[in-house]
Amino acid sequence: MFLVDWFYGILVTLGLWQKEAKILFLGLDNAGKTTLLHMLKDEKLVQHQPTQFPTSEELCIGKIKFKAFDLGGHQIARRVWKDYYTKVDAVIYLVDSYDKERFPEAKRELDALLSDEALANVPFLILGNKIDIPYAASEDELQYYMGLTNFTSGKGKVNLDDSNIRPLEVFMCSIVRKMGYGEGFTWLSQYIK
Ligand SMILES: Nc1nc2c(ncn2[C@@H]2O[C@H](COP(=O)(O)OP(=O)(O)OP(=O)(O)O)[C@@H](O)[C@H]2O)c(=O)[nH]1
Ligand SMILES: [Mg+2]
Repeated sequence: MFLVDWFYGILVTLGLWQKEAKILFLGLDNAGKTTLLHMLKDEKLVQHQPTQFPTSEELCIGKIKFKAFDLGGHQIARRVWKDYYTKVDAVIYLVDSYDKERFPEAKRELDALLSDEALANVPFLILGNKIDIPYAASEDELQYYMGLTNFTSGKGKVNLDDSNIRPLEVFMCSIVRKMGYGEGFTWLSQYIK
């Protein structure tokens, strides 16, 4: 089964097919944003050059727009996506779970996003990518280093009426092995109204 079919399937099942939604892919450079976008697009795994300029890429499935921006030192990109995300429905934040040296940087960027008023209450799916690499961080470790240990909202279905809670969860994945992010998307899709 193709991921794209599977992904369409999720969207249809959840009644999201005709919904207009903007989903942002954010994360430091090298986290895997471009790889994931292309995987969703045509289930192709290709080796990507680091994304240069422009610092954003877009993919549309149905009426849902996926847009990726690179964080981490890219001041221009930051300005661009700040303009863009005035009406964002969800954020997918990718972290390279093998690159532990950059966890503090990844945390700083994530904290900035989480405390940004423009993104208040926007659901966050945090993907700990590259778990196929030996010694990549575990989910517990990633949650700890990202400062999320007591801030995740739960992987089960949460009552959407309880609007004081920002949906936020961590899912570990390997994009190259096509593992883990499906569960993440399924979790996230319940929060896209
Ligand atoms: N081992 C492993 N490598 C991965 C995985 N996902 C992506 N990569 C590799 O990580 C590198 C960076 O991936 P990109 O998709 O280019 O990352 P990006 O977030 O778009 O990075 P920039 O465009 O530089 O901001 C590439 O060499 C990918 O092949 C994964 O699940 N496992
Ligand atoms: Mg890229």
